[in-house]
Amino acid sequence: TRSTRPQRILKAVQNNATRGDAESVIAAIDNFCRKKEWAMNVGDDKGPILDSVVSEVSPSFALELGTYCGYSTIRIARLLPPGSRLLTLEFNPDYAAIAHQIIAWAGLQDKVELLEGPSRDLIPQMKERFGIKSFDFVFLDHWKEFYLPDTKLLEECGLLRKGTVLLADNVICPGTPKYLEYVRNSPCYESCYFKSHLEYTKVEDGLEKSVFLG
Ligand SMILES: Cc1ncnc2c1ncn2[C@@H]1O[C@H](/C=C/CNC(=O)c2cc(-c3ccc(F)cc3)cc(O)c2O)[C@@H](O)[C@H]1O
Ligand SMILES: [Mg+2]
Repeated sequence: TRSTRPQRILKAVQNNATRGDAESVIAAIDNFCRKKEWAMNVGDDKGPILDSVVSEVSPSFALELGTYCGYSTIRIARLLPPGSRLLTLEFNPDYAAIAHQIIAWAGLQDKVELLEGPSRDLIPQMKERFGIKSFDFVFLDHWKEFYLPDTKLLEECGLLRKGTVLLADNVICPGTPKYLEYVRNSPCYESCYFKSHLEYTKVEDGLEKSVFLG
């Protein structure tokens, strides 16, 4: 049977990237998605914005909602200081299986914990089961209608602290209007928009950075 797009992305990594070299894995995925087959990675236009926010926060505990093939997982993990942890949540087992292999190819498996399951089930387990006190950084890139409910869930579970940075992908395209309205109007957040482009296209998209004020 025909391969899946994530399987073709993994093959592009195995054929073009050097094991243990995260930069070469990022480049291999970007080249494949720009030249061969579009895929919903944060990409090489929004990616440097993600990098700059991660570097600025330098999180000890980071959370990613929506692993997909692990592209942004690698972008984040490669910048983390030693001893810090990135938890990434993915409910599609086929995507998770591919992401595990791509993260391992980049040599970043020791910094990343890929948790299989829906975010609404895993977020309430973070303190007890995963020993998380609070997150310093959260990257939202899963189904867009879950951005707002999962942000409220993180608040309710006491997983955000004064200064936690939320960074949301796709706030223009496909768009996350309910989430944007919330973080831009809530007195508990200080928000700003980083204008960019939808991955591998000229279409406008951007990232919204929101600091939790506690
Ligand atoms: C509650 C829950 N729990 C756990 N995992 C969850 C989860 N909800 C989803 N997931 C997982 O996360 C990824 C889903 C990502 C959704 N991303 C997008 O839909 C997306 C779409 C575009 C796009 C833009 C213009 C177009 F014309 C077409 C598509 C661009 C993007 O950057 C996107 O991120 C995927 O791996 C899914 O299994
Ligand atoms: Mg996205």
